[in-house]
Amino acid sequence: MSNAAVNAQPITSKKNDISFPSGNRPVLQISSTHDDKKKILFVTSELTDLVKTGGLADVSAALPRALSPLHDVRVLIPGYPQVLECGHPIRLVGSLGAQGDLPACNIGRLDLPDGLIIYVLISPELYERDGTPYGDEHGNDWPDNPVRFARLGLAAAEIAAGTACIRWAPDLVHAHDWPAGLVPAYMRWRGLKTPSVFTIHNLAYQGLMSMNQRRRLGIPVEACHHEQMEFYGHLSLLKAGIAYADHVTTVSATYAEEITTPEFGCGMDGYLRVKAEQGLLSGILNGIDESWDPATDTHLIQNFSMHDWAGKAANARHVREMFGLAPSEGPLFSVVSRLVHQKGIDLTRGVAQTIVEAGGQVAIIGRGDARIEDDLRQLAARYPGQVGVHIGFNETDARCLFAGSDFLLMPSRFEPCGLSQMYAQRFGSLPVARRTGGLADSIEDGVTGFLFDEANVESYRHAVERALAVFGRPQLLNAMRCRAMNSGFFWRQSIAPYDQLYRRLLGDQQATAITF
Ligand SMILES: Nc1ncnc2c1ncn2[C@@H]1O[C@H](COP(=O)(O)OP(=O)(O)O[C@H]2O[C@H](CO)[C@@H](O)[C@H](O)[C@H]2O)[C@@H](O)[C@H]1O
Repeated sequence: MSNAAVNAQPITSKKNDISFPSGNRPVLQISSTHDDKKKILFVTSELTDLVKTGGLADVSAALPRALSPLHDVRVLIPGYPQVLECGHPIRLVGSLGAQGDLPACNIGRLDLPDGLIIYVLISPELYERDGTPYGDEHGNDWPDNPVRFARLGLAAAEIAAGTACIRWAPDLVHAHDWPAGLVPAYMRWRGLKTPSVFTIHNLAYQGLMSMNQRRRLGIPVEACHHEQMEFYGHLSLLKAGIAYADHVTTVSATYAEEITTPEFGCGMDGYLRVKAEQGLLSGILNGIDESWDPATDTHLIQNFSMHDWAGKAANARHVREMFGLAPSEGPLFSVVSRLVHQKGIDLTRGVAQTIVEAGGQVAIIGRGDARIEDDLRQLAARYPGQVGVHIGFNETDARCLFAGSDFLLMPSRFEPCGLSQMYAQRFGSLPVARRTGGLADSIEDGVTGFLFDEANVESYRHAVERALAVFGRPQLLNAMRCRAMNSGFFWRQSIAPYDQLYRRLLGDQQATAITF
């Protein structure tokens, strides 16, 4: 394996300008940083600052920052065009040789303005193409995803082993979701002692690939067993993460329990049950970052705070204009969502009539499955001026929707944590949501939102009717808004469990028992 040593040298972030200086010796500092900070490497396929398809990006961006007072957390991400062309300089700091079918690649370092350090895995042939991190603009997965994400996993293991010449090696590696599932696996197969944590953000995306990929990715034959990463005749990157990490977390306590049952376990419930019985699976609720403050958010048409309902109404007027809705004093419901089966958008179509007949309106923003997008366009056509749909996504419009709406509709069939309901509460929009996963853990029924039990229109409609009734009682509505805005699911409340987990895995005597 080539370990060409490099000296950190500024270069531009434009694709074709990346040069790779060589000829210097690597200087690896394995020792711990000052104080009691541990060096933690996050491995992820999305980061809100650079590239985002959903909630994973938000967590990947917010959690390292929230942990930064306690630990030196850095992030490894593939060098997609959105990363390379983000406008911040990237310095080449390391290189990795080819291994089997995994090509040689470089490692760049990108320092975000607030100091978050990102290592960028640079491989034009694997990552520099138009589309999402996972596929083309038509939603087709890239056929070489096994190689793309195996390369990411192996790169992380090489960084952990100190063989990537980047002058930094983590004490612990924290890998996120199936794209980083091979991180703990390669670490184990290489005999590394560095502990690893694997977080499941969504068990439904399992990173399945054919058994034929085994050799080219350097996967040992003994790993192709149902106690490791074999899953019904395939290899699963997600299962690899679960199998080989020293500890597995997911993003809420309720989802951690749910995934050990056949209803939510996506075929892995038995395997996860064993992990849970061994004390190797736990749930830590996500948080939101401090930028979610309606009093200061610059995306909003007008800032507001508790009791300043006129400020909130100004955002509602703006949303109505943006979505082509008729001026109205009635309740405004919003949907801010990836448009996939999980999110129960079909159920929302089923309650639209109830909302419109009660004088309510619905504004929907999101993108995803083409069929769901078409269904929503039809819904808007059926209720002109009452239902507005924007297929697409941008942060400003999403924040205005949270700020302008009275209620957020989130009838998810399952929801590992969910962030939209936390954002909505912070902006005084009461979630109407299914009692599942993180929704159950972050919404107090009748206090900060409305929960329903069954994933069907009838159960959902009943919750919508309760919301409509509260809208008719302004005092109660405003009291609920205040409670929701005060819920405060900030990351600072979630970092203690991560800190305890890291320290326990690192054998820190001071780590207290994990209490989540
Ligand atoms: N079409 C779109 N394109 C881009 N961004 C969009 C979008 N639609 C919504 N978003 C944004 O993505 C985030 C949505 O995050 P969620 O946690 O609600 O769901 P998601 O299913 O993506 O995340 C998964 O991972 C997170 C993080 O752990 C878990 O909370 C969640 O339950 C799990 O399903 C919000 O910031 C929202 O504004």
